[in-house]
Amino acid sequence: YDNLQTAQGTSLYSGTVTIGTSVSASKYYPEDLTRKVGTFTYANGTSTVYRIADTDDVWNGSDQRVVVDAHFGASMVYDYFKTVHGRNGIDGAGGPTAYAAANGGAGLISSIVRYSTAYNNAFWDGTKMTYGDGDGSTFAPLVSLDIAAHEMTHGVTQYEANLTYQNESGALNESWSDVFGALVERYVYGESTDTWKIGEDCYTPGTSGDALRYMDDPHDASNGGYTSNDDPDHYSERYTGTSDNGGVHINSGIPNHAFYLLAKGGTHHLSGVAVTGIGADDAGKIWYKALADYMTASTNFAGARQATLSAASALFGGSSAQYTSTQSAWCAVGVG
Ligand SMILES: CCC(=O)Oc1c(C)cccc1C(=O)O
Ligand SMILES: [Ca+2]
Ligand SMILES: [Zn+2]
Repeated sequence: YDNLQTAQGTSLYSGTVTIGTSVSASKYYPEDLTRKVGTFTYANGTSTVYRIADTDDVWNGSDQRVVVDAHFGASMVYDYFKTVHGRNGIDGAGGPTAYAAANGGAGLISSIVRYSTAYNNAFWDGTKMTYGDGDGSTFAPLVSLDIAAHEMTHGVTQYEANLTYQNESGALNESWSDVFGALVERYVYGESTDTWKIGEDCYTPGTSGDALRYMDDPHDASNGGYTSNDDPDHYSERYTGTSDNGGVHINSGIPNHAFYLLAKGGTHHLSGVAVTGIGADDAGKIWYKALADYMTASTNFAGARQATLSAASALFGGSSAQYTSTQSAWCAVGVG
């Protein structure tokens, strides 16, 4: 989580807050009443959630860093969707905030850290983001910025297309979360090769340079290819089994790579189809509009192609470079 040092020691929120029925002495809480994001924690390994207070507003305790990271992540994700897409929060109306309100906090979009014990996972549970600390080998705490954005985008998807979390619609659900994970990281830190890696800041802390997934190279050929990280980047290679809800974290490589080619351009190593990049900003606009205006729960890969073409046409015109490159990006990965 050292990629979030900038948030360390800065005032996250200060002042006197009402806790439950009594007003507390002035303390500092990771609760941002402007963005309406707040961060809470489980007591180590228990199921008791509580608010985290600090007396001097310098959040540098070893058990405070995951709080800072999760809170910073949620704040940046809020800013990205508001500033870039004009979306207010996860549900579009500054929420959902019911969880915090029911747990003694003000109405806030909540992140919970320190879930379970050595938990190598992070998830959106329908009302809030939740992060494990990782086991220290496969994962460090899973509060890196692209993972926070991935999880919060599951929330955005739920309020928009609500893509069913299995088979092709589930792989689209996963892919849209990876795409906005990448775009939020790019928004905050600028574009780099890390933009297209997912989870690189917390995956295998003992190994540098690797990641959970790779949008630029789902096959992860960079380390000899066909490893445990080997995901397809062409429709002809799609997984058709039943594990992982029908391969939602596997087949996501196909639309992920389509987005990467649309943004950055390139020639697909298998189909040989060349794509002229349009830049990640326009590609992100097309992907957001497709999710919000054209995709539904049962949308499959062919439907996602059509949705992104409709979005590209509405945004840039049916004979625009953006539309043409959207066509070739899906053609490159064997869809449509
Ligand atoms: C990039 C974030 C991610 O994939 O989180 C998950 C992990 C680490 C395990 C299982 C599911 C997820 C998920 O959010 O899909
Ligand atoms: Ca990344
Ligand atoms: Zn996910």
